[in-house]
Amino acid sequence: MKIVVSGGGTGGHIYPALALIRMIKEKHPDTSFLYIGTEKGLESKLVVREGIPFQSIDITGFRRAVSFENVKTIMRFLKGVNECKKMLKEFKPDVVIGTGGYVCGPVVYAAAKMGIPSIVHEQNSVPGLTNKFLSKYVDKVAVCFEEASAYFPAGKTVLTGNPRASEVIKASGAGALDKYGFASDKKTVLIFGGSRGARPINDAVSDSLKELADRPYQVLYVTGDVHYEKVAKLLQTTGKPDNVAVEPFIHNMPDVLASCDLVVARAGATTLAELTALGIPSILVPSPYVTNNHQEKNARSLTDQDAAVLLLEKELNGSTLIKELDAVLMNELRLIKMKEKAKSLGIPDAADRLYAVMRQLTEKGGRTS
Ligand SMILES: CC(=O)N[C@H]1[C@@H](OP(=O)(O)OP(=O)(O)OC[C@H]2O[C@@H](n3ccc(=O)[nH]c3=O)[C@H](O)[C@@H]2O)O[C@H](CO)[C@@H](O)[C@@H]1O
Repeated sequence: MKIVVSGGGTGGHIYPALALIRMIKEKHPDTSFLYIGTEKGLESKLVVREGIPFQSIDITGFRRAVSFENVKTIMRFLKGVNECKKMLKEFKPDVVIGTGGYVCGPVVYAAAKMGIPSIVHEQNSVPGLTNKFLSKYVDKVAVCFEEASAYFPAGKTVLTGNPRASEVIKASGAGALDKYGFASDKKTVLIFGGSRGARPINDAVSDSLKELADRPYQVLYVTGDVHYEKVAKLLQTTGKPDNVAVEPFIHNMPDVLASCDLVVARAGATTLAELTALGIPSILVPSPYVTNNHQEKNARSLTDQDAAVLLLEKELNGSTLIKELDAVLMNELRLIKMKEKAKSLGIPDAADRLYAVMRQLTEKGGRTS
């Protein structure tokens, strides 16, 4: 099978695409791929590093407010569609999939217009602008939360989950925390703020350091690359408790997650797919700065089921953080129940499910609607 993949902007759109490609390469080695992204986006680095053939188009996103920039965006979109049609004619894919971000717009639209089977993958419980637009033209919309189906044409959606879930469940976690000098008989909480870190979470952790020092649990605290220096400086003056380890970024996240008892994080969709696949209890602090407040809605699909605790950013500070950490980590029964609930919401075979949708479309010889 020949597959065109497109997705860009933040890690949250790219990591699921990469996880899907890795799984297909492993299980169906005769598949060939072309990834279409933008040169400026993170995807140009990540995709090329994986040795996946990559081509780029020049495109920008729409602004929600009326603006002259939007006229330029439409011009770029139309130019992008033409460029994509040429790329698709040359590569001749059996199926095209977009995993979100505005770069998918021209790629998936061009495919649909050429009659090539096409899919969009929506990670969040509330879809972004591009996927909503594309859903009118594609054959299938793969979703990760049942709630997202309501925003798309009836009959097109299929619940597949996020392919990152299939990747993290392979992690054993063995030895992942060794370098932090943690005690093996104590619970460990991992605190991080999405792929880039989050200042409000960092501020709350800084506020709680003194109290954390007395706790019967230990903390792996990830600041985010851009915030690390500031936090490190602060720790030089305040001192760092022995039961707290600080990192700018975690590169082996699946193994680290698999070794932790609790996670405090933003409610990005890919993070949630990882937590539920592994069955990890969490305290979620949704970012209020995202489109349609989608992170809070993502979070609620876990917190409504008692798989996680919701801590709104406006209520987050050093003492509320400590209070919630104590309430979960010092209550073994609650921890076990949250673990079971989280696991029951996970879709560990997401990559297989998504591949099955692709196969179905290609076997039918193309369009289903
Ligand atoms: C601010 C913003 O717009 N965020 C969006 C973005 O989130 P963002 O890009 O932060 O993506 P997610 O939270 O979905 O995923 C973060 C990914 O980074 C990994 N990670 C994180 C920290 C670290 O040190 N190491 C590491 O590997 C996590 O394990 C996870 O795989 O895309 C998501 C998916 O569309 C959306 O739900 C989020 O709302």
